[in-house]
Formats: sequence, C-alpha cells, structure tokens
Amino acid sequence: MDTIFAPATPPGKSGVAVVRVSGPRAHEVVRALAGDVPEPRRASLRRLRDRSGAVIDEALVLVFAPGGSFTGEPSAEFQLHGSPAVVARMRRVLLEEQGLRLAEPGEFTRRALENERLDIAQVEGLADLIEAETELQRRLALRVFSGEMRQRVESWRERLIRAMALVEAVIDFADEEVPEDVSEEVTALLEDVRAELTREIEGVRAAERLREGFEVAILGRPNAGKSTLLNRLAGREAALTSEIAGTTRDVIEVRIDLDGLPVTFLDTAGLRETDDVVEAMGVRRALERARAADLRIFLQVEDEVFPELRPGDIVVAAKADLRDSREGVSGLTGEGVDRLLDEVKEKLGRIASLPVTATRERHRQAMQAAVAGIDRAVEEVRQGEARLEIAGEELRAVVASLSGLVGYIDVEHVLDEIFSRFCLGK
Ligand SMILES: Nc1nc2c(c(=O)[nH]1)N(C=O)[C@@H](CNc1ccc(C(=O)N[C@@H](CCC(=O)O)C(=O)O)cc1)CN2
Ligand SMILES: Nc1nc2c(ncn2[C@@H]2O[C@H](COP(=O)(O)OP(=O)(O)OP(=O)(O)O)[C@@H](O)[C@H]2O)c(=O)[nH]1
Ligand SMILES: [K+]
Repeated sequence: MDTIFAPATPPGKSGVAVVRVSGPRAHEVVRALAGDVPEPRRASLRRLRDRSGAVIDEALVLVFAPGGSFTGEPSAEFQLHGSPAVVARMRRVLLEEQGLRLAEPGEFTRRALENERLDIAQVEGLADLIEAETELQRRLALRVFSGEMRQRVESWRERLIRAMALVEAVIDFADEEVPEDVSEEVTALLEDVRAELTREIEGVRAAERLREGFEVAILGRPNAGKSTLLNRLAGREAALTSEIAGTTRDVIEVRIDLDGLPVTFLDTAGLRETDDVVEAMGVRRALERARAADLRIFLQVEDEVFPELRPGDIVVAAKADLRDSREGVSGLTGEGVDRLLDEVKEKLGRIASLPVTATRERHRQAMQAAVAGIDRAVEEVRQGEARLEIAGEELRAVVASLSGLVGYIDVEHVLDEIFSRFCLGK
C-alpha cells in the first residue's frame, strides 16, 4: 500500500494550510521531518526540516495511530503556515525526498471505506456535505453521513431475515409440526418493510432537489416585469430590462439561498404568439424550462388566464405599485416581494421537510428493486406452501439489494462516480 499525501486545504494564501499523509510510512515521514513522532492525536509544534537540514516551516504536527484515524491507516497532518511557497516546498520534500505519492481526489475517503470506517452511503453523504452550500443541504448531508442509512437497512434486514426464517421453517419441516400458517406473519413483516421503502422512494425526488437546488420559473406576458422581479430577487442586474416587449429571449438563472433552501430562479421570455423567430424560440424554451421547474410564479398583468397553470403554482398580480389596491408584487419598488418569497419558501419547504435518508437515484433503484422483490415474494406466499422456496429466494435477493446500499464491496462504479467530483485531500 502506497503512502499518499495531499494538501487538505484549498490552494492560495490562507492562515493555515493542512497537508495530510496516510499509509504505512506516515509516521516514519513525520520522524524524518520533525525529528520525532509526537504522541498520537496531540497537536505538537515542531520545526520541519528537509534532508539538508534546512527549515521548511514551523508547524503543528498531528499523528494518528492506525486504529484511530480517518482512513484507518497510520496517518499524519502537517498544519503549516498557509503560504503557497511553504506548501510547494513541502510537496517537493514529500515527493522527492520521502518518495510519497500525491493522492488522487477522494483517495483518503476511499481508504476509509476500504478499512470499513465509512460505508458507501456515508461516503455519498460526505461528498454532499463538502458540496453543501445552504443550511438544509448541510443538514441532509450530515444525516446521511452519520450512518442513518445503515441503521435503516439493518432494521429492514432483520425483518426480512425473520420472514425468511419463517418461510424456511415451513420448507424444512414440511412433514413435521410447524406453526401451521406462517403466511400471515410473513406478509405482515413484508408489508411493513415495503411501506417504509415506499416512503423513502417518495422522498428521493425531494432530496435530489435539495442537493441540486429547486427551480422556480417566473412566467408571464411580455413586459409583465419578470426580469425586473428577478433582478430584485438577485439584488443585482442579472437580466436586461426594458420597456420593449420581448426583451428576454434566453433563460436567465439566478441562484439564491432562501433560508437554507437552494433555489434557482429562472427568468424567461414573455409568453405570447410572435412572428419573430428568435423570440419564438425563447418562448418555446421558456415553456420547456417551466414544465421541468418545481414551482412557477405567474406574473399577472390584467386578468389573463394561464393555460400552463398547474396546481401549486403561484399567480400574483404584477406591478403592485401601479394598482390602487397595492395588491401583488412590484419588482420596481420591492412591494410584496417578502410575501412572495414566504410563499415560495412555504411551498418548497414542504417538499424539503420529508425525513428521508434516500437521496440518490442509486438508492431509489435499489429500493424500487426491493419493493418489486417483496411484492413477488408476497405473491408466492399467497400461492401456498409449494411456492415458499421461491418466496425465500426472492427475499434473499431483496436483502442483497438493500445491503448494497451500504456495502463495502462491489462499489467500484459508485465510487468512480462520486470520486470523479471529489476534492483533492479528502
Ligand atoms: N485537522 C483535521 N480536521 C478534521 C478532519 C481531519 O482529518 N483533520 N476530518 C477528516 O475528515 C474531519 C474529522 N473527522 C475525523 C474522523 C475520524 C477520525 C478518527 O480518528 N477516527 C477513529 C477514532 C475515533 C475516535 O477516537 O473517536 C476511528 O474512526 O476509528 C478523525 C477525524 C473534520 N475535521
Ligand atoms: N411600475 C412598474 N413598472 C415595472 C415593474 N416591473 C417592471 N416594470 C417596467 O415594465 C417594463 C418591462 O419590464 P421587464 O422586467 O423588462 O419585463 P419582462 O416581463 O421581463 O419583459 P420581457 O422580457 O420583454 O418579456 C420596464 O419598463 C420596467 O421598468 C413594476 O413592478 N412596477
Ligand atoms: K421588457
């Protein structure tokens, strides 16, 4: 096993820069640079020297014993002054004098996985945690990272294995006395697990939205004030506005942290019939994006109706400042904007608050497969004793599919996907 290293802090100037080392030679390298190996887990100030005896930096050195490190290997950290020159010097010494290899993105985490410090769902959670930009993203990622998926899988497994044991008891003791009808208990156990899986599956979409961001499209006639409203929400001139109808042609996106909800507002071309080819393309694109959006805000100028309206959409009167009633929203003055945002938060928050642990398409597929397997098993049990053997096999496959959610083995393709986007030094 190679001993690897990588800066764990981003490049550039900073107060402190951390260089991480992990692998069998980690402590030996610390001794070579620091003169001794400090007591594990105790940050110790040392003067680091290269082979010629020249000082590299005065740094805190932190070593971890194999049983007590993030990776599960002997490891160490050099907490250096955050200077690009110091980090560069350190890098050369570790590469050229100590013969270490620069870690690939995510390689420390991969080793933690291989040493069973983390399961694959936790690795996914960790990836999301590092990517998290809003409060709700942070909370969701932390829940996944904390190992909640493994607890749930364990609880499903227990019940499935109990169901399998009941089924197998009937098969094994076919001519003897066994609890005569197990089908009721088996079915009850399976229905229970099935209901929980279904809830998880329903939550995946919400979790995906939370990870990737919600899309809220602003729609309405030309000149309704869509771009002006977007600019108000963005707090900057993200979109061109003018009194000329048909100003916006392409979709303009503005990403906002709405009290923890990651939201991308979309400004789109005004909806109307038009002979202008380019504007017509814009209208088509607006409708496409609006269809895929999680929520749509229709800015209403008069009392026009919107054929695209879906249940849950928001219709709000435009240019409130020009109305006697002052109802609606004004991008120009900001009137009604807070009220509108509260409504958006309320609607998206409802989607986001589901207590899920399944957050990815991979999870959805495994759970969907499990539900299908449970359905087949229930059907076999219903057919009577002759079919119990098949039911047992179905359940074994269900357990395998769910175990894969938190597996340590056979996870290469999952890892490749995750680590392709991982930070160096993680
Ligand atoms: N300086 C520094 N800060 C850091 C990290 C780090 O590696 N270095 N982390 C890295 O990502 C996170 C902390 N994560 C860690 C996770 C596990 C262990 C660890 O030693 N685990 C052992 C022992 C646990 C214990 O004694 O309680 C284990 O799991 O066996 C250390 C750090 C966040 N902050
Ligand atoms: N009084 C008032 N004028 C507004 C308001 N919002 C926009 N306007 C004006 O209405 C005109 C059109 O505004 P835009 O924001 O460009 O409208 P739009 O809906 O994006 O227009 P298109 O991109 O052409 O579809 C501009 O002259 C704006 O200054 C508002 O809330 N109150
Ligand atoms: K306009």
